Amino acid sequence: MTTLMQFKDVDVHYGPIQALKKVSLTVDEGEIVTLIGANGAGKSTLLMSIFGQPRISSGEIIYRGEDISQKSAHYVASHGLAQSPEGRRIFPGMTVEENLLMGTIPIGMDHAEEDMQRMFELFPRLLERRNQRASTMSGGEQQMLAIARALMSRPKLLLLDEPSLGLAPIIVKQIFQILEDVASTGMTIFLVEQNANHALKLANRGYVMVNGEIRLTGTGAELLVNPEVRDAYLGGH
Ligand SMILES: Nc1ncnc2c1ncn2[C@@H]1O[C@H](COP(=O)(O)OP(=O)(O)OP(=O)(O)O)[C@@H](O)[C@H]1O
Repeated sequence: MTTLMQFKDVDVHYGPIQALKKVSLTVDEGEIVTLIGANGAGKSTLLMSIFGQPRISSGEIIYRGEDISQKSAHYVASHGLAQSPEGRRIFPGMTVEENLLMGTIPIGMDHAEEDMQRMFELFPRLLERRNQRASTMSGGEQQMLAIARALMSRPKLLLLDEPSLGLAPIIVKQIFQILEDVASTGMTIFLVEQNANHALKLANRGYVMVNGEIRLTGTGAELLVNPEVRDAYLGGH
C-alpha cells in the first residue's frame, strides 16, 4: 500500500496549551481512516494543521513524500487535499451551483461542468436544489453540499470534520451512506468524528485521541469491540 499522508510525532501548541502531543498516524491510498475522540481532544486542531493553521511546533506532516507542514493553505489545497470543515462553512447567500463552483478554486474551472454533473449524480438532492440559496436548505443538505464542494477540487484525499454534527440520526445515516458511495469511487478519506459508532463501521482503520494523544489504534472492527472504546464512546453498548 502507498502511504498518502503521514503525521510523524506532531506537536501543536496554542500558547501554553499543548493541543497535540507527539501524534503519529498514517493514511494509505484507498483507505477510509477515522479519528475519534471526545469534544476538545484535538481532532479539529489536527485537521487544521494540515492547512498550516495552526502551524505545528515540531514533527512532520508528510503528504505524498513531501513535508507540507510549512506550506501555505493554498499550496496544500492545490495539491489534492480538500476539506469539508466542521460546521460546514458553506456560503449561505450563494446557490448550490455557486457553492460548488467555489470548490474548483484550487484547480480552475476546466472540468467544472462535468464535475458538477458527477456531484448531482452522487447527490440527487443537490440537483433538485441547484438554484436554491444554501441558507434555505436543511442541515443535512448543507452537509451534502459541503462534501460535494470539497470533491469539486478533485482531491486525492478528502478530509471531513464531523459531518454528523448537529444532524438527526436518520440524516446521519444518509450522510454515512453517501460517504460509502464516495469511498467506493476509490477516494481516500480521513474522517474526524465524535460519532464513533458510524465512523468505525465505515472505516478500514481508526485512531482514538485522548487529550491530544493517540491512545489506541486498530481496524474499525477491532475498535468497535474494544472495551475502552465501548465504554467511552459507544455508551457501553
Ligand atoms: N484557537 C485556539 N486557541 C487556544 N486553544 C485552542 C484553540 N483551538 C482549540 N484550542 C484548544 O485545543 C484543544 C483541542 O481542541 P480541538 O478543537 O482541536 O478539539 P476537538 O477534538 O476538535 O473538539 P471539537 O469536537 O469540539 O471540535 C482544546 O483544549 C481547545 O480548547
